[in-house]
Amino acid sequence: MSHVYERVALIGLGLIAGSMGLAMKAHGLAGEVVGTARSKDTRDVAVGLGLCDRVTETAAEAAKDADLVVLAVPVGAMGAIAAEIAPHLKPGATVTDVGSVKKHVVEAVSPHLPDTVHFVPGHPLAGTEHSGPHAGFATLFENRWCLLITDAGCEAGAVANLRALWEGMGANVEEMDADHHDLVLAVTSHTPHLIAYTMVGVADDLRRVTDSEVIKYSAAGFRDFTRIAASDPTMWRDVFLTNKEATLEILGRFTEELFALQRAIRTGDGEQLFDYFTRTRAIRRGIIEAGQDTEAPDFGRGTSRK
Ligand SMILES: NC(=O)C1=CN([C@@H]2O[C@H](COP(=O)(O)OP(=O)(O)OC[C@H]3O[C@@H](n4cnc5c(N)ncnc54)[C@H](O)[C@@H]3O)[C@@H](O)[C@H]2O)C=CC1
Ligand SMILES: O=C(O)C(=O)Cc1ccc(O)cc1
Repeated sequence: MSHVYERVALIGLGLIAGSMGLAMKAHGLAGEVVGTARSKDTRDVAVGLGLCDRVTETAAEAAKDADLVVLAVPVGAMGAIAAEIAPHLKPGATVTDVGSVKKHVVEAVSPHLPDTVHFVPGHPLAGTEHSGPHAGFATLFENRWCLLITDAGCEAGAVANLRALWEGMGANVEEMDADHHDLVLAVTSHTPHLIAYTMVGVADDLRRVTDSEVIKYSAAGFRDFTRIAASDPTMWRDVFLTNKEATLEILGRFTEELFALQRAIRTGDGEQLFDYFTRTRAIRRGIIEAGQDTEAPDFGRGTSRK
């Protein structure tokens, strides 16, 4: 495939940027991939693993002359990076990000960017509980969704190129607005992560009582929770701080349902429990029939619905 961009700058060299670098190289999507990270260790590892062709010490240097700049840092750090690179961006360049929350990123990044560049926020619904440059792999985005945040003001050519890049890395692309994105992700990703963090925390408290039996005899359900709850603390702290409204809305509904089930257990209402579990089983079957499930409980397998 011919290059979609001559020069791509990856700001932050962790799981997502690393996977993008490897995927762009594997599919010949970029002429040159320049990377940057705060620590020299990360930069050295990134070059050693071939995540990018070369690294720079600062984000400003990496962004200079880039046709596409990808912000791949925790959501809470996006605004500061945008402010740092803004004066160095090439006119006509596209800036995108991969953050898990979109409204906050739009609000934090847009005010810093000059009118001469295009900002098209993005979010690949693909990841793992691992982080850092060693975690990246070239096939991460294959058959996964990537959501682009577009509105009437977006330049069609800039959106088309970014779409081509994600499709070239194997993703299925859809466009939506930031508010809708944040609500959907609060249901499908953010609240489930919080529930997993809570369940593992509860089990850890119990472990002190039962002297390690929780870990020793942990069944598959709990193990799945521990995988999710091993996700990066900085990244997830930022997700909850910045997608506050939607997460609190979904958590409110969740606790109402939980109380209803708690009452059914206390009152011995087997019919209510049975009906509830029958309904949720049908949802799971629907996901599998739509081809959107893998053995691992990760979200966002992007099989085309067409
Ligand atoms: N991990 C996942 O499964 C997914 C993550 N995302 C989003 O992608 C973005 C990057 O996540 P990962 O690649 O998983 O993270 P990571 O932890 O693997 O890499 C993050 C990179 O950002 C750098 N960084 C951290 N704080 C910084 C700061 N204050 N200033 C400058 N650089 C900083 C780190 O040194 C590292 O190079 C996040 O916004 C996250 O919400 C999106 C989809 C999936
Ligand atoms: O590892 C998992 O199960 C995930 O849910 C990965 C993930 C984490 C954060 C995102 O914004 C998108 C995907």
